[in-house]
Amino acid sequence: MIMKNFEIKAPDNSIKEDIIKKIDNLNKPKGSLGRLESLAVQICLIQQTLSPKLTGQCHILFGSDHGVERENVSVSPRDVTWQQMINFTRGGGGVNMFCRQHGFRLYLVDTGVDHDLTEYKEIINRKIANGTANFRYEDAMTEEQFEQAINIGCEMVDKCVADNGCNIICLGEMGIANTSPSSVWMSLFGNIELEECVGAGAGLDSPGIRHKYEVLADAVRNFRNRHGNTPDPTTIIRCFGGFEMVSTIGAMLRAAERHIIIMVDGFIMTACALAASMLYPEVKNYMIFGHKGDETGHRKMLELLGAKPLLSLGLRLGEGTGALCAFPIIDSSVRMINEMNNFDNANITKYF
Ligand SMILES: O=C(O)c1ccc[n+]([C@@H]2O[C@H](COP(=O)([O-])O)[C@@H](O)[C@H]2O)c1
Ligand SMILES: Cc1cc2nc[nH]c2cc1C
Repeated sequence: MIMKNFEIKAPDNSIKEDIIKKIDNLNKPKGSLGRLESLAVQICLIQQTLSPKLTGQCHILFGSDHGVERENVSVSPRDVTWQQMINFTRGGGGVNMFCRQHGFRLYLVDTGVDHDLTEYKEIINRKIANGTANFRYEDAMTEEQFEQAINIGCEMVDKCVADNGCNIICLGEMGIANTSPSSVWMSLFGNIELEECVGAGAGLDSPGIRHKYEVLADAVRNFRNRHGNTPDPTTIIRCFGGFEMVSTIGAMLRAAERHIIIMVDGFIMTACALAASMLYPEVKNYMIFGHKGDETGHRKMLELLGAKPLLSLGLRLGEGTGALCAFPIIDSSVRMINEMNNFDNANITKYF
């Protein structure tokens, strides 16, 4: 076993009836706030209260490079990873704008960017290596690197709590070529034809997608030759994942262990959610899926997880932006259960 154990249990359901009673007694026709109501139930269960709160919201963005980028599987060169990380330090990325809009504290973490970013004090330096190995031909990372990446995710969640009293965490990524490992995870974990899992990523055309598919199919064949046909989930995660993705899994597991709400973004973060749920199925109880994006396979992967994303805006940027966009909906569901009058104090005839 190369990973520590996490204590992740499903939230205690014994207060569920009282939560539903409270929501049904709010001054509205029963069920008329639809998805906000089921969201409120989930949040109340996570926090084990009928009066939930959102405190110290944080966004952690992990950045890393990928060896498989050398196979021309992305329309963008790997340099865009470090260039974007620097852009984020200047507040100019999509993620910065949404964090400002919704009051999220942003933590930028270099887990494996192929560039020296140490002069940027806004970037937390946890570089494991200058990118992963090329998973077409070899394991993306060693067991030690895998463990390191998981631990960085845990450390960052603990830091968010210690610094901000955070009880809701959003996760994002920056990593050119990271739709490739995401597609492989989806295919192997979901037992879905690889072809259905491979898409344009940051903007490949049809021949580019075909080439990406062929590279990934070859990578899976070579992986099976090295590790056999029934690898355990940890081996699948380690042999294809990026450092930013494995740190995200660590963060998800640690957040669930600490009963923190996890906001899940697009294709890559959903692949991490899927991988985390292969290790600890109960982690899903703590996840709110922000949106259904435009990357091929995202809808199907959400279905596989039984997830009901809040938004569908055709996004495919990553960075955590789609999850951040959904924050006002999460906020509304919490306000609903705390701030609306009920039939006992609103002077409205109770008709049910
Ligand atoms: O989150 C998504 O749904 C998403 C879909 C497509 C691309 N991305 C972003 O684009 C990069 C990965 O795309 P690619 O083509 O380089 O694999 C990476 O930095 C992601 O943040 C993100
Ligand atoms: C410009 C650019 C910005 C991104 N942000 C996340 N992934 C990205 C990929 C590209 C190419």
